[in-house]
This record gives sequence, C-alpha cells and structure tokens, in this order.
Amino acid sequence: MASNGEKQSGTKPPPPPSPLRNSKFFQSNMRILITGGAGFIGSHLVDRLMENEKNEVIVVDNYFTGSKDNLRKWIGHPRFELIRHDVTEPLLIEVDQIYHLACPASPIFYKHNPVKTIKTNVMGTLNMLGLAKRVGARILLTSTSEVYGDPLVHPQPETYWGNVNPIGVRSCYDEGKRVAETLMFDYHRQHGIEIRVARIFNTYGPRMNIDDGRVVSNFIAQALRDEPLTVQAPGTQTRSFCFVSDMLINPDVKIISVENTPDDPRQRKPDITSAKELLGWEPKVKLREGLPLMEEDFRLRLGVPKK
Ligand SMILES: NC(=O)c1ccc[n+]([C@@H]2O[C@H](COP(=O)([O-])OP(=O)(O)OC[C@H]3O[C@@H](n4cnc5c(N)ncnc54)[C@H](O)[C@@H]3O)[C@@H](O)[C@H]2O)c1
Ligand SMILES: O=c1ccn([C@@H]2O[C@H](COP(=O)(O)OP(=O)(O)O[C@H]3OC[C@@H](O)[C@H](O)[C@H]3O)[C@@H](O)[C@H]2O)c(=O)[nH]1
Repeated sequence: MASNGEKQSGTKPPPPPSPLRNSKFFQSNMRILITGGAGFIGSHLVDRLMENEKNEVIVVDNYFTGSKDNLRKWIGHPRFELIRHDVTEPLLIEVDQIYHLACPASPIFYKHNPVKTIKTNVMGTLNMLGLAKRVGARILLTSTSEVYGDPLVHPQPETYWGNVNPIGVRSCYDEGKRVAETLMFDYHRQHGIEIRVARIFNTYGPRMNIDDGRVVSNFIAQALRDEPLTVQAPGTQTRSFCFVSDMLINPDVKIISVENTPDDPRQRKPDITSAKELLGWEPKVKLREGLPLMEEDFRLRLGVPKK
C-alpha cells in the first residue's frame, strides 16, 4: 500500500527511526559528529563533549594536520568512534548535532594546497549542510577572524563585513570561510536548518601541533629549541593577545626579523560586546596564565626539561 502512495505522490517519505534510536532519544542521548576532531581545537571539544555520559561522539578526520594521538584516551571507548574520512566527499551518517571544524587553520598549512583548502571549505561545508538537512541536525561552523581580512575597523564587531583580498595567497582560507558562512545562512533561510557560526580568533594552547607554524607555537618551540624567534616583517602586526616577549622561557633568546607573506592582517582584535551580552561569554584565561600551560605541554613533547 505504501508503495502505491509513493508512486502517486512521486515522493518517498523518510523511513521511521529504528525503535532503538527512538529509545535513545527518549533518554535524551545526543549523537554528535565532529569533523576535524583529531585537530587541536577539535580534540579539546571531544574531551568536553565526552564528559557528558549521554553523548556519543563520532569524529571524522583525514589527518592532514590532526593526529590520532590527540584522541588516544578515547580510542576504544564505547561512546566514541573515529572515522578516516575527507569532508570533500559526502558522508551518510545519522547524528543529532554537527560541529564542523575540518579545515587546516595555520597559514602555512592552508597555503600548502590552496585548491584543497577551498574545496574543504566549500564542498566540505556543503556536504555537512546536506547531511544536517537530511537528518535534521543542528550544525556549527568554526569560522575565523580571517573573514575580516586586513580589517579597517577596530575592534571588529560581527556586523563588520571585512576587507578581504579575493585573489591573494590567503584567499583560499579567508574567502573559503566566507563562502562557508554564506552557505550556512542560505541553508538556514532556505531549508530552516538550525545553525551556529563561531568566528574564532588566534587560539593557542597545549596539544597544538609543535610545527603548526602559528606565532605562539613557533615562539614557544623556537625558545625551547634554543633557536631565534622568527618575527615576520614588519613585526608591528597585532592579534588579540599580547606580544610573546611576555613569556619567560629564556631571557637571552635571540629575535630575528624574517620575511612575511602578502595580506597578513596588520591589526586584529574582536569586539566581544555581543558575545558578552547574548551568550555571557568572555575569555577567562589570561595570556600570562595560558602560555606557561602550553610551555609545559611543549616541554613534555620536545623532551626539554625546565632549567
Ligand atoms: N586555532 C585557531 O586559532 C583558529 C582560529 C580561527 C578558526 N579556527 C578554525 O577552527 C577549526 C579547527 O582549527 P584547529 O586550530 O584545531 O586546526 P587543526 O589544523 O589542528 O585542525 C583541523 C583538523 O581538520 C582536519 N582536516 C583538514 N582538512 C580536512 C578534510 N578535508 N577532511 C577531513 N578533515 C580535515 C585536520 O586533519 C585536523 O585534524 C578550523 O576550522 C579553523 O579554521 C581555528
Ligand atoms: O613565526 C612567526 C609566525 C607568525 N608571525 C606573525 O604573527 C602574526 C600571527 O600569525 P599566525 O601565523 O599566528 O596566524 P594569524 O593570526 O595570521 O591567523 C591564524 O590564526 C587566527 C585564525 O583566525 C586563523 O584561522 C589563522 O589563520 C602574523 O602577523 C605573522 O606574520 C611571526 O611574526 N612569526
């Protein structure tokens, strides 16, 4: 009888969820997908979500910049699954929430294969939105301060549209993330998908790839390896943290000026008024507290004891 109905209407209704699935909903379990979960931020997010015993966490990652090592404490856990998968390919999986992080974040990595970076941002986000639409999942995109490009407004509020070079060497990431944001909002407007977009600013901490290439990890690793600190010219650029000379690893450390790449934002600082008012969010860990934690983690991994 159902098949007759299908033929007449031409559309096939989705199958009902399995009884087991229904019972899981009843217990308010959440099955959560994290793309890029083997990376720096993703693996910290996994730790956080796994703390709730009602969550099942599924990580998909192609290990371009991430590593299984970041997730070693969860491998084999009954509420955890790890899948090698590239988000530029479609993924069919039943989940309730999606945290879409997959994308290299460090400029040296995202510039390494710019076409792949764009594909990851555009096709990867399309695939994840398609999945969210199909299964009715809420989806969060980790966007970036780089959507503001080299900003002309300081500090940057969410309403600022940015100053981005569309054809430069950073565009694969900046414009890729801008398209990813557009896709998120279009899927929301057109298909009613529940979305979240977080524009993250330069984030540092333990477990960051030692050779990630970003300024905080570079300076800590260089100082621990007794190498000069590479300050990319002109050296007056700002980010939303203080300059790393605050760090007291080796007071005699040498500082050298090295060439920079084009379009490096000169000044960047978020206006967090809305985040404070709407989400009650503001950063708690001061750079002076955070850097020693990262130093400790890098010392352990590089085998450099404290003098
Ligand atoms: N760390 C920051 O300062 C920062 C700032 C702004 C935005 N973000 C965003 O947050 C997210 C995570 O950043 P992170 O610092 O943890 O970077 P990361 O490089 O440590 O993690 C990215 C993860 O995505 C995976 N990945 C990359 N391309 C993939 C693909 N095509 N398919 C599947 N997996 C893929 C990598 O292997 C890695 O595990 C990224 O989307 C990044 O753009 C980070
Ligand atoms: O060894 C280094 C590395 C970097 N730098 C400088 O430090 C500044 C910060 O550069 P980073 O490589 O840490 O990264 P950026 O802040 O430009 O962007 C990065 O972090 C913020 C996120 O929004 C982006 O996802 C990510 O690309 C730049 O001005 C860069 O020129 C150095 O002086 N020396």
